[in-house]
Amino acid sequence: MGVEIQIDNLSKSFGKQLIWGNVTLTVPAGEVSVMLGPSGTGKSVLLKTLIGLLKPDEGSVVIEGTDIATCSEKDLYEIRKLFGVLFQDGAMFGSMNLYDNVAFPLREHTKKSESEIRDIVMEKMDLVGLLGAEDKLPGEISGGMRKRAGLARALVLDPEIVLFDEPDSGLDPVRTAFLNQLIVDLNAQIDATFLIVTHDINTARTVPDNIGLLYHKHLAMFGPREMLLSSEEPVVRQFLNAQRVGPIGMSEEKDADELEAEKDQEMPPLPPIPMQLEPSNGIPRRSQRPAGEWCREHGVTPPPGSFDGNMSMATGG
Ligand SMILES: Nc1ncnc2c1ncn2[C@@H]1O[C@H](COP(=O)(O)OP(=O)(O)OP(=O)(O)O)[C@@H](O)[C@H]1O
Repeated sequence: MGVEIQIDNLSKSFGKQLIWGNVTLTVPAGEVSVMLGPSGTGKSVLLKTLIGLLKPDEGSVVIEGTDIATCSEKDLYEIRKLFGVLFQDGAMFGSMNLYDNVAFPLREHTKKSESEIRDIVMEKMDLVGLLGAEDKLPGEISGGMRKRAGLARALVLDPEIVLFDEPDSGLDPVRTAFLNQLIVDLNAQIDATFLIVTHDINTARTVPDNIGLLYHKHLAMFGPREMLLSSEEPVVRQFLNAQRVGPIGMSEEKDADELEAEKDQEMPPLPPIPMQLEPSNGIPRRSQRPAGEWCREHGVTPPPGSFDGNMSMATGG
């Protein structure tokens, strides 16, 4: 069913450099959440902090009652078993074939027999569409296949939480669309909590239940997809619509002169909110909310043309 991650007042610095401070959010159990932010705002640092690879300076990360910021190494080891992580490049061992790569966590962390391992590896390879490619070496396959192999490996211990660090980096738009569909289908099947760091605005607009935005050393906003896609907050609006006009400049914040120069420029109207990507079998995910529900419940009028199922670009279909 997935477990929630309660992040409270989290801060992280390296030396004197504050990466982010006062980050508070709950990543809801079983839902798909995306974390966005300009380059260097500490999205990867956040993921590493959530699995205890980095210690925060302040604050807590509570998972099933354990604060991983302060718990013992032994408790951390147990909590980590709840996680599956898809690293940016798939993080495959180059000298092992895909089968052995995917089997690796099972051989390391369980006492399962080789025949049990075989059943699990083949099930996960099937889940990510890689049956038949078990004997290939990571260097012999495309980037998209490597990501899927990394995903199969992230899934072998049946995680309650899956972290994706830029799953779409280096993929062309078609492969990104396939991977996004796979992520949605997987969430429907395994019901785990998904947290995805991405730069891809189309992914952020169509895949998740929730969106967060890290900007200028803090969490600018985190909430349901429709809340952020209908938000007039300048940073959120600029980032989610990939616009130049707004507070975010080439190197983080614009200075006063730059902001003054564009003060009379109108922000373009908010684009329509696209339909959320559905599982390919057409059966809604457990955590999926009906289109427009958040807007209706909060008295927000979505931009004209929102939730039009025919917008093929926006749905990635
Ligand atoms: N172990 C470390 N020691 C010192 N500084 C670090 C360390 N890890 C990350 N940083 C710094 O933290 C900042 C945030 O890095 P991070 O990789 O999390 O950014 P990001 O938002 O994921 O960026 P991108 O979108 O470009 O991948 C960077 O300035 C980076 O140099």
